[in-house]
Amino acid sequence: MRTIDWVDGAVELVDQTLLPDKCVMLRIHTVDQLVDAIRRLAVRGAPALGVAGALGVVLAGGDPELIARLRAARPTAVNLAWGVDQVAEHLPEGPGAVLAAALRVRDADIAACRAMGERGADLLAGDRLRIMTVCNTGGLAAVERGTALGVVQTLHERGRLAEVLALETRPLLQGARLTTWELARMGAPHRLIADSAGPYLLAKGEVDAVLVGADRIAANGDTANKIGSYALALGAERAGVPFVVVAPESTIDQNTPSGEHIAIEDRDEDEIVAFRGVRVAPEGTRAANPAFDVTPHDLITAIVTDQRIIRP
Ligand SMILES: CSC[C@H]1O[C@H](OP(=O)(O)O)[C@H](O)[C@@H]1O
Repeated sequence: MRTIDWVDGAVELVDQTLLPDKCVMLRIHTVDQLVDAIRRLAVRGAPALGVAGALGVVLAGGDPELIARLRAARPTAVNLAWGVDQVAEHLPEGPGAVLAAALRVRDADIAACRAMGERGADLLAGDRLRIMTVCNTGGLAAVERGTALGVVQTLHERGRLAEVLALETRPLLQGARLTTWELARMGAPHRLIADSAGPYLLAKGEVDAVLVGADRIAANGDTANKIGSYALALGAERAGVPFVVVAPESTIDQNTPSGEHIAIEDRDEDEIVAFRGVRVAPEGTRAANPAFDVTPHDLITAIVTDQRIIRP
């Protein structure tokens, strides 16, 4: 199953807000529909956003205002703007060249995720590995297989995976809803944990490596990723456990010198005080909802890309 693709003249994507209860494909015909899907995380995950940006330029038909709106749909993952730019530069060559460029971005993502899976599995030592993850970094965050969870899938395929400890990842529960769904489909052993249990289980020696994705990697290796990643990095360092970022080269942003320059998306307060319309806090409760945090490069053991291993 591909998370996002170009099918019969439209963008087709899995509506991830409905998982794990329903697997529904959306057919997207306009940039406004795609921007809405991006903003409500029907499509999400840095590599998937890169492909969405690329395919969105095909839908935009050269309209610069639509392209600008698409490029700015979510601020933190550099991949969205990167995907748009990769394709927009072909606009003067006509619609056929634009579509061909967008499909190249899609195909490159598929190849990159497979390469990261192999490189990441080769990097990790041990035959019965216990892996901790946050958010969702499987095929749902890309076109196929994904980044950090793509490494997990490769380890599982090689018979080297003992267990995945997946953080539920409040407030939108990408871990509870999406990562568990993907791990169950691949038959990988796993348990779901509360976000705040992550550092404790690291301290107890129950984890051999932490594998996370990335939304933007600054030039000095500081990495923005789902909120909660920084806490895991602190816990991993204290426990002497490798903290490994898995991301395609397109996530590295040489134009952003360091982590403090990365724009962190602040999402609606109502995502914190309720879930799917069920309130968990009293009426009128205010909330802070940063969707990402930044892990300083000195807490990162390695960055695995589709082309290399980087030691920040
Ligand atoms: C494979 S990187 C996916 C990356 O994107 C997620 O954020 P969101 O679900 O808000 O798009 C999270 O940061 C993951 O690490």
